[in-house]
Amino acid sequence: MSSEQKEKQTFNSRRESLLGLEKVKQVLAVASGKGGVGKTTLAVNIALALAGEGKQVGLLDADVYGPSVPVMLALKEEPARENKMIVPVCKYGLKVMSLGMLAEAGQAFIWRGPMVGRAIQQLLGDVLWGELDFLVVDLPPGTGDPSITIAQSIPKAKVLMVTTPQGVALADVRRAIQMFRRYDLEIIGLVENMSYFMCGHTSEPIEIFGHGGGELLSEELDLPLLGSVPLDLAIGTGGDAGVPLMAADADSEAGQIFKAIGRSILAST
Ligand SMILES: Nc1ncnc2c1ncn2[C@@H]1O[C@H](COP(=O)(O)OP(=O)(O)OP(=O)(O)O)[C@@H](O)[C@H]1O
Repeated sequence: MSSEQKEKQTFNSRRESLLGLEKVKQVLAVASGKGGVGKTTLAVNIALALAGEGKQVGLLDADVYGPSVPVMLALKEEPARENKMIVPVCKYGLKVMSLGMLAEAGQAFIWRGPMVGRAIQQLLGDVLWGELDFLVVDLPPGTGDPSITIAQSIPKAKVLMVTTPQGVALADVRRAIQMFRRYDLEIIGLVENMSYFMCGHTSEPIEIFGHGGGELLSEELDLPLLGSVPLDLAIGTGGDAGVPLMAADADSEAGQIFKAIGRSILAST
């Protein structure tokens, strides 16, 4: 058996062993080619948008490099345990679990291969997710070991790629997409973040980070562009304050964009 076949066999057996996800209909992994593009911000607001469509939604923060969902949702409590299973914390109608809520979270940045794999498997399999229409997973950025381990471990996952308009970001996104495709994970589409800024003095959007990165990738990789999210003060400050935009003001202009992305996801899953 070739090493590639062996790798795929391990991959498939790992997927089958995650019985804790039996009642989860869809796993939506939010990924990015590099850090800081707003992946967590989008994962949180998209999870809330899906919940706003009447779906039962869980949010799993699997970012081993820096789990930031607890900050974005102002979560301080440790999750309870029930018969050795972890009970996710409920916030804004979402069932939430984060590496940052586990006791060993302070060590997250030194986690390596097998430890990451075990932690992720625990978060996926040992959490009482119950019945969910969607489990939104905030992946670590890039294509390093943790992302591969997670990609291998998540059953039935579909991937949503977050990008920004800059040319330099695109090569990283291409690499990440190749990696997910190698593990047969379906990529449902792209979302471009920080696409433009409305300054209030003119009705013209200002394209601070350039133009067309998302469209270019969408054409090149034959993936739908599911939405373009503006650089918006309320999106940034909402995350910092622990009250994401979709919890604070879902009817705002930016909120309508997240709602539309949520509906596009529903249409394509
Ligand atoms: N559309 C936006 N408008 C305003 N601020 C934003 C927007 N998207 C993200 N931000 C801000 O940019 C910063 C980085 O966002 P975020 O943490 O979501 O990125 P990330 O890609 O998940 O980063 P990491 O690689 O660290 O996981 C945060 O301070 C966030 O509030």
